[in-house]
Amino acid sequence: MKREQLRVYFIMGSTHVKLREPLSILEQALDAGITMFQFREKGSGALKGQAYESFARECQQRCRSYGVPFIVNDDIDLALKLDADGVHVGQEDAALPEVRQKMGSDKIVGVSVHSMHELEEAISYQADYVGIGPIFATKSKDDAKKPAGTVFLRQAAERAPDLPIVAIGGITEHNFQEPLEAGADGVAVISAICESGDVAETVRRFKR
Ligand SMILES: Cc1ncc(COP(=O)(O)OP(=O)(O)O)c(N)n1
Ligand SMILES: Cc1ncsc1CCOP(=O)(O)O
Ligand SMILES: [Mg+2]
Repeated sequence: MKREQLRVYFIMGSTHVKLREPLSILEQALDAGITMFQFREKGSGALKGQAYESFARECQQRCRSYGVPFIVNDDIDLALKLDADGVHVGQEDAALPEVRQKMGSDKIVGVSVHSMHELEEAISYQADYVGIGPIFATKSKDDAKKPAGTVFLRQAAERAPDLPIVAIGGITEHNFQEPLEAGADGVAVISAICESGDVAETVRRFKR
């Protein structure tokens, strides 16, 4: 993958958008230029079974028509079934060597890292990119760790200048410069886009 693809990485599931139509939000975000999309359908009220898979396919179709990579959060079986462009896994989700072996070398494998040890592991198991956060406080993940700021992000960018890095957690159009200045290639965002009154304009601001 190219590191530019992490520039504006939109993450969404039906639970993040409450009463709003998620596919319409995704279409507006794609049209405004998001560079990567992650399907993250989890938490209370998340779709299950056939509805879960159908919703994922609808999102994937839209991403395909814009040539934007479609990444599945956590669910490697779904990623394989849909022939998704990749998966994103956290430290507790699955062992990286197994994820890489199941996905194959051509697919994108992203992993969340919070320490130098986890970063070294991600490098040695050939993660395509790492997600670092939460940088700021977030309300989109119930079990999120404490906001960490940009200290570790900066150290990670110095240690692994060739590894694409995306910053996540509480990132808005007002604070995204800080993680970019610390060395992130882009920002991963849920609520700032899902809850925006003008999705297209918010995405454009992230792109500027
Ligand atoms: C790009 C990106 N970075 C980090 C995460 C968080 O992954 P994880 O820690 O596994 O938490 P969940 O999202 O699965 O709740 C992410 N999803 N994407
Ligand atoms: C999935 C995830 N992982 C760390 S913070 C977070 C939630 C990011 O959502 P928001 O952009 O709304 O803070
Ligand atoms: Mg996870």
